Amino acid sequence: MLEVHGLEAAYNESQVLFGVDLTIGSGELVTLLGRNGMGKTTTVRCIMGLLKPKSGVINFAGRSIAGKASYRIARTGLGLVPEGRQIFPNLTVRENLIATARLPHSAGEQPERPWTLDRVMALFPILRERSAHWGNQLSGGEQQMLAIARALMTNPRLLILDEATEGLAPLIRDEIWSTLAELKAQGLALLVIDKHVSALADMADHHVILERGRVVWQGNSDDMRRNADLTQSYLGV
Ligand SMILES: Nc1ncnc2c1ncn2[C@@H]1O[C@H](COP(=O)(O)OP(=O)(O)OP(=O)(O)O)[C@@H](O)[C@H]1O
Repeated sequence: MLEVHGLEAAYNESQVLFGVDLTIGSGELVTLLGRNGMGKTTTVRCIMGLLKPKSGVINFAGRSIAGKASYRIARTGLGLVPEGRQIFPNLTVRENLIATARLPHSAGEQPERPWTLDRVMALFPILRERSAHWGNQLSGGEQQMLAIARALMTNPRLLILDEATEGLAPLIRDEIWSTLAELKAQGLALLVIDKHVSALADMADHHVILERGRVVWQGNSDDMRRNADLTQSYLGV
């Protein structure tokens, strides 16, 4: 579904990605791991068209999306829950959700059940309760749920979450994890960047570890659990 090969990227003269490879199959949950500043967000920005790659291949659903405008990439069925949530503070919950709503991509596979206001509110009942509240009146956890719900309203085929549980209390974090597991069970492909590796290990199909803009390890959860050194050296956990 998503194939990234030999991705290189730079901010002005400073190169930060040096040939990143990453593959996500249909309905898979893949994690992108690594300590701060290793290039995870930059990889996501290249995939989403927010930063033009220096070189490399990015194919989604069989088509090249490398260097395309972000709105066109979003239309192919890629949804992003960005770092820091970035919900609209001066819109209500309901308005935040409507602002990004988009019907499924006409040329692509049509999901059997598109995401609607009702369906995202059934997934996160708290958003129904808060639907008339302003974005900035929500707690951190509620804002995060809104950010996920808003991305779902674009009816993506692959959802990318960049640090979606950062700063959240453990109980809320668990709620987010079970929502992601439910989305995966419904067939959505997910690329998840997060520091809570052990929670992710239970549901991820594959992990990719970045170190200074290079993939230093890839494998499944069993391989990762067998390599305690790995998480120690590259993730510092
Ligand atoms: N806008 C920018 N301009 C210049 N350098 C940047 C910019 N954004 C990130 N960098 C640098 O690029 C490198 C990779 O950063 P990136 O944000 O991709 O890392 P990350 O793995 O997502 O870490 P974090 O968890 O801290 O976001 C870092 O050295 C960072 O300082």
